[in-house]
Amino acid sequence: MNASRIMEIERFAQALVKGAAMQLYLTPKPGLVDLVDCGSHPDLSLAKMERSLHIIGDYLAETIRSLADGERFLCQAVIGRRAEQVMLDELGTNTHRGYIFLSGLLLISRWHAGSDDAHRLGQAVAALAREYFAVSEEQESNGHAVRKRFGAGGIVRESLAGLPSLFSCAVPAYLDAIDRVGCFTAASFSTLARLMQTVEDTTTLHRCGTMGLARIRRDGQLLEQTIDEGADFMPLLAELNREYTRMNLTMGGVADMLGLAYGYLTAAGLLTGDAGKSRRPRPLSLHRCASGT
Ligand SMILES: CC(C)(COP(=O)(O)OP(=O)(O)OC[C@H]1O[C@@H](n2cnc3c(N)ncnc32)[C@H](O[C@H]2O[C@H](COP(=O)(O)OP(=O)(O)OP(=O)(O)O)[C@@H](O)[C@H]2O)[C@@H]1O)[C@@H](O)C(=O)NCCC(=O)NCCS
Ligand SMILES: Nc1ncnc2[nH]cnc12
Repeated sequence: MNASRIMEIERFAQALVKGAAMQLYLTPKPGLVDLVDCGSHPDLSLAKMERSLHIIGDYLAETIRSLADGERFLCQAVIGRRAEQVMLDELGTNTHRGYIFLSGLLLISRWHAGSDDAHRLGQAVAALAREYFAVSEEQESNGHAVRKRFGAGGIVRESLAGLPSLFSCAVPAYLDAIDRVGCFTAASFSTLARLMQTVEDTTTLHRCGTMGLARIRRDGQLLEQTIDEGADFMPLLAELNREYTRMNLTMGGVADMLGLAYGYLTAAGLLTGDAGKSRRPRPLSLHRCASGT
């Protein structure tokens, strides 16, 4: 097996774990676990989420071994299910179920695509997701219930469409913001704001229905506008966190997509913005970002 190919995919996996950590430590995030509190998740804590990051690291390493051994995709899907079970057994709760699925799918796609090109990665993700959902039976889950009740797409539609919230929304939003404001924190919250307006988050729908989703979209718009005006956006974030916690409102899917964006940007060498000017990924045309980036 080509050693440089293995090193390349290991570097990609490390970036995905780092992406989840960067998302976790971004503070304050409304309704989500961060450095200050656990938002609307009394079953979670920073320590638990950090242990969960190790589970993700071990899971991605096992997936790489399977890829390097030339095993079939279904073997990697089994490894993903096992990681979900390890998370539940060791932590007693759902810390990163979505991220286990999304990061695994992106890693396997990166292996097959052989490049960081957004278009090729998106297509590879969509093809793998089609293969995965063609044979896997819908489990009883919050996402399943919400898809049935509201006709929502959630993680299933997101992955079948090749991760448009990543490639057509979060990545361009981050790169535009870092160009304009040159500040990692403002660019990060700008990306979060854009994802809040775009992701059809089944965790939000499960907790607070369509009103909850509408609320998050509105708040995402307000946050983006506040950042664009150059105003101090920290008081708004703190206030939203208080309100979401009171309402039991959350956005676990948005959190996962932000982590994935940090991971991809890190792996592609685009996180600082400057290096990225000549290497901007071509956005997927599969579906457009809500705010029309
Ligand atoms: C296909 C599966 C991932 C199952 O998906 P399904 O939607 O049926 O099941 P859920 O349990 O609802 O998990 C989906 C998680 O995906 C995240 N998510 C939601 N909406 C989106 C979206 N639009 N785009 C992307 N991602 C999305 C979200 O994960 C985050 O939130 C989690 C906390 O959520 P939840 O459990 O609802 O909240 P709790 O507070 O725990 O619940 P309550 O207390 O309110 O009851 C957190 O984990 C974040 O990660 C959704 O939770 C999967 O089952 C599957 O097939 N996996 C195995 C195979 C695998 O992973 N293979 C690897 C690659 S092949
Ligand atoms: N920061 C976070 N808070 C709550 N749920 C999450 N799922 C993934 N990241 C999360």
